[in-house]
This record gives sequence, C-alpha cells and structure tokens, in this order.
Amino acid sequence: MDLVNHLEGRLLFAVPKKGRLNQAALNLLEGADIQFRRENRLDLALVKNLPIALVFLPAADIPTFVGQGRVDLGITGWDQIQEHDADVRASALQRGVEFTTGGCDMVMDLAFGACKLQVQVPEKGEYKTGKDLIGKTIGTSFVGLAADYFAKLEAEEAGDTGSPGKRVLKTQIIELSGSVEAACALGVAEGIVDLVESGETMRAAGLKAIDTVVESTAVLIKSQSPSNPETLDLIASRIRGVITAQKYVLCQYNIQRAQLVEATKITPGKRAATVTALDDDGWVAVSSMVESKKIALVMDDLSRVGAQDILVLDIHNAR
Ligand SMILES: Nc1ncnc2c1ncn2[C@@H]1O[C@H](COP(=O)(O)OP(=O)(O)OP(=O)(O)O)[C@@H](O)[C@H]1O
Ligand SMILES: O=P(O)(O)OC[C@H]1O[C@H](OP(=O)(O)OP(=O)(O)O)[C@H](O)[C@@H]1O
Repeated sequence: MDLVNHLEGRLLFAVPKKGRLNQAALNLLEGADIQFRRENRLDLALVKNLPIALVFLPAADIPTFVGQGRVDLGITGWDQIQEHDADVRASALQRGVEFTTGGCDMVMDLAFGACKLQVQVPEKGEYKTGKDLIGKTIGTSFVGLAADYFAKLEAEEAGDTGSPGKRVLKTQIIELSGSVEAACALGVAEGIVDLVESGETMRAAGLKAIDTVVESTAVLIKSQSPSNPETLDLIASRIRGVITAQKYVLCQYNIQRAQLVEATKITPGKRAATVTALDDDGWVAVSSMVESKKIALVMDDLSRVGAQDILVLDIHNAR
C-alpha cells in the first residue's frame, strides 16, 4: 500500500524511531490505545482506530518537523527542543532577522527520559569550571546549546552585558554524532557537553561534570497550527491519563473516624480523599491517590496515626 497517499485528513504524530526514548514512547502509545502495525523498515504507520499517522524519526529531528508545522505532534527530549531553538536563533542572527520561536509548543512533560546535558572534563585534569574551558576545544552533539553556553561565559568574562550578539567564539565547538565521551581520551577535545543519566558512561570514560547546561525529560510537543486540533486534544488527554496513572497509586485503608482528619492530611488525594462509612461503628474506609514515589513514607505515617488494612493498588488509566 502506498501509505503516503493515505495521509489526507490524518494527524501526523512523530515518535523517536530508536534510542533511549523509543520504548517508553511506544509504551505510552499502547497505554493510550493508539493501535498500529509498522511494516518492516517503514518510518510511517497508519493508526487503525484513530485518524492519525505515526512518523518514526530520530529524536533530534522531531523539533524541526514539528517546528516547521510538517508534523502536528511529537515526542522528544526537552534537550532537543532547546537545541533546536538555539539553532534557529543562531541562524536568525546570522541572517539578520529577528528570532521569535522555534515553532514547537509544549503540551506536557511525559516524566520519563530524565537526564542532564552537562559540561564534562577529565577527572584528574586542570579544569574546574566552565570558564576554564574558554578558548579550548569542546566536543558535543549539542552544538547550538554548547555555543550559547560558552558565548554567555565569554561575554561575562569580557564584562559584556545585554543579549548575546553576533560575536565570534573563542571556544571551538566540534560536532560529534555519538560516543562523545571518547573525545577527551583521544585528544579530539579538552572538554565535552553531553548527556548524563546514571553517570556510568561519564565515569567509565574518566570524566567528571563541572556544570549543567539543561535538565531534560521527554515532552509532548505540538506545532503552532495543528491540522486537526480535536484529535490532538483527544490524544493529549489520553496520554495525560496514562502519565497520571503511572505517577500515582491508589491507597485504601480503614481508620477510626476520630483519626480521619489526621489521616487525610497524609493522603489528601488529587482533589479530595473518598471517605465511606464502614459497617463497624466509628470506622471509615478511605481511598486516595498518592504519588507512587511517596507511598512507602505515606504508609509509615498512616500506620502511625492508626490506619489499618492499608492496601496499595496500581492505576491502569485515569482521566
Ligand atoms: N542516558 C540517558 N538517559 C535518559 N535519557 C536519555 C539518555 N540519553 C539520551 N536521553 C534522551 O533521549 C534523547 C535521544 O537520545 P539518544 O542518544 O537515545 O538518541 P539517538 O541518538 O536517536 O539514538 P542512538 O544514540 O541509539 O543513536 C535525548 O535527547 C535525551 O532526551
Ligand atoms: O549517564 P548514563 O546513564 O551512562 O547515560 C549517558 C549516556 O547515554 C547517552 O548515550 P547513548 O548510550 O544513548 O549512546 P550514544 O552515545 O551513541 O548517543 C549519552 O549520550 C551518554 O553517553
């Protein structure tokens, strides 16, 4: 089937085709009941149950497609949006036109793919701060953000206030497309600007972080004039439901009415806790959504105020 001719009337939704965000993005689509079958090697898939087509692209290219309005919706890292904006800003500056926006509007934070874009140097070397690297060579896949970072440091050093203008950088930024950590060990660069999550790759390469350029998580973005706003809102609402469900658990417990006020201070719920009378004088059952990462502490506190039969249940979806 010639899929390109079946795109008419469909919302285009870009998904990372590989790398760190791919699997979590696919899980999110599954949770939102977006059903599709991707043919081998094809970067386009029609969704069976909604007027959507998925486009599988490298995470780094998604802000360009969405920013130019060629794709309506996309999942990528916040770091990639910032890099895209930095590139568009630099290109506007070069052409002498005013920078307004990179064209991507934030829909929501997706709460996965957390990492930091950090300035890294050899652990046992002489560099302690970003400023020590001014005039040196930096390896990175984030050329726009690295250039902005060093432009700001260079301007500060020169006592230059005001917005960064069209100035030539003393620091040399070298673009690398992967395995950036190898650049210092092999003498290609004196420092790097690269992503760190656990820090394992950085430490294995004998590097340490001396500054953070951007903190990132995966985000859902949309173009400024999406083709089908109703479908976009529906997808956003379904995805929000999946994210909420992943973020919260349902906590249920029994407690004596006299302790209810104290207990509901511990589990206030998203809007309010649900309280039901029990067929046992003076006791009530409480049901409340609690952030998954806080549940152990919440259970400790509930036990302390006299809660009994505390149950924690997974939430599959929420609206
Ligand atoms: N170690 C990490 N932990 C969490 N998120 C990460 C990590 N590395 C990258 N990311 C996020 O994933 C996005 C895509 O990075 P990744 O390196 O996986 O992409 P890629 O270059 O398309 O894939 P690959 O490296 O497999 O070629 C990054 O922009 C960032 O938002
Ligand atoms: O702090 P850590 O948990 O070790 O993760 C950081 C590494 O993950 C990313 O690379 P990835 O493994 O995706 O491969 P790449 O270098 O080819 O981009 C990033 O560029 C770092 O190298």
